[in-house]
Amino acid sequence: MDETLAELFAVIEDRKERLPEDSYTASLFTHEKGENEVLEKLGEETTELVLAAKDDDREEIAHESADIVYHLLVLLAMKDMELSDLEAELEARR
Ligand SMILES: N=c1c2ncn([C@@H]3O[C@H](COP(=O)(O)OP(=O)(O)OP(=O)(O)O)[C@@H](O)[C@H]3O)c2ncn1[C@@H]1O[C@H](COP(=O)(O)O)[C@@H](O)[C@H]1O
Repeated sequence: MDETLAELFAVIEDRKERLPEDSYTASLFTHEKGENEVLEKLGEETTELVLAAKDDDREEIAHESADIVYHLLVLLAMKDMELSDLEAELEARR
């Protein structure tokens, strides 16, 4: 899991730096309202996750959780943060 997150974060940082035209991730960094879109997605997906949990829909729980993790990592990159900032916070709580 750690490796998957690290690889996904590296891809997001690559899109942020290179801004390829055909990339949804890159579009979030270039559009004026990209940050708003990320925040809205996080809100929507969290609601969808709550509904999926209420329904005991494990497939949907995994789907929405992945959407949230992706948009969360994009948000960290937008704020010039590193995955290690999240890891340090989690580590401090152990
Ligand atoms: N993990 C993701 C990822 N998760 C979600 N999304 C996109 O986020 C957008 C909005 O997600 P939504 O959940 O709202 O879309 P949806 O699936 O239609 O909606 P629901 O079914 O969830 O209601 C969609 O265009 C999804 O494709 C993602 N786009 C990219 N990635 C990763 O980012 C990498 C780089 O992708 P590019 O953006 O193409 O460069 C990819 O290889 C993936 O690993």
